[in-house]
Amino acid sequence: MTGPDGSATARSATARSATARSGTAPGGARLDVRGLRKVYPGSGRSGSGRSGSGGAGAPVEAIADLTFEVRPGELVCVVGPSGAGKTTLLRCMAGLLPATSGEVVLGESAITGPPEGMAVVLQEYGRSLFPWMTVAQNVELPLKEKGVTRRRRAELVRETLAAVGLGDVDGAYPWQLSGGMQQRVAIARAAAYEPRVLLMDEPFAAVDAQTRFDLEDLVRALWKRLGITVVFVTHDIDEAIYLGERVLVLSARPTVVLEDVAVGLGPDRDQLETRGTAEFARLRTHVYELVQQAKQGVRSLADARLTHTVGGADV
Ligand SMILES: Nc1ncnc2c1ncn2[C@@H]1O[C@H](COP(=O)(O)OP(=O)(O)OP(=O)(O)O)[C@@H](O)[C@H]1O
Repeated sequence: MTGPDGSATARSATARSATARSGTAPGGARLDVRGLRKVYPGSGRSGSGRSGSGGAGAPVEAIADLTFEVRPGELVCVVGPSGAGKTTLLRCMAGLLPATSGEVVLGESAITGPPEGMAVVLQEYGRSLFPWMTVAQNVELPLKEKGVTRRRRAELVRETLAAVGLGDVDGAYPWQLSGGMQQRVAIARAAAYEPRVLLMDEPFAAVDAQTRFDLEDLVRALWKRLGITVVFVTHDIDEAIYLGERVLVLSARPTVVLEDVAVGLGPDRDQLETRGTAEFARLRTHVYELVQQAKQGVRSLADARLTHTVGGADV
């Protein structure tokens, strides 16, 4: 998440739980985005390099109208042009940013602040880990705030660090680790918390390509093992297709959903085999064309809501 309050608020999103569900598999929760609109009042960040941000002082309409659902236990990726409003959407879903209108509903409850049972992983791992705490202490911290017993905390820290391949560096400090390892710590911290929903905002943008592949496989493995709901924002079309069960393609700002693309690649994915299939190539071409259209200002013609599919050739 790119906002100035990203790391602190994200940690509080993982930490603000009054209910410990220690020892139970979390399972996923349903997320409903209903008629979401977000207008930033005031400064339009002129000179930020983002297209059409408006002049200083002008309101910025980031999200025009988004309606979609993420079913319990689904892994949905979100792509769109730079500045489309992807981070804004994720921040609204995380309860870190109030909507101008519309709502995001988690299970049965409208989100009005960082909700219980939600974890957020950001691009800037360097900012989201505490440098004066060891790897194990970083993973354990939200569990303490959640009220998990000491014994269960130790189990969760051990299990999740082993699951992300960091079982042998639990006593190291984040600054002693590579970028990819630090991002693994952030993922372990989110997984140890046993969230029902995991939101990820371009989490692998700052790591090298090989590490990125490993981390993608890690996310899919954790997602399968925990059965949680995952929403994953990325710039990378291939990554979105490789990871997702669905890919939501957003228009340019003010954003609407151009298309909700089903990914029929099956549950078991392999970096070489899956990316080499004809279906992967077809999806890549389709999503690429949609993003190109989005950059050119193409939007849904009638009702831009997710339930209405707008194919490239029809626009
Ligand atoms: N706090 C803010 N105040 C005013 N405008 C903002 C603010 N945050 C974002 N914006 C604007 O809202 C629009 C959407 O920004 P957002 O960061 O959500 O897009 P994004 O799709 O995540 O971009 P990127 O892919 O480049 O990270 C942009 O025009 C941006 O300049």
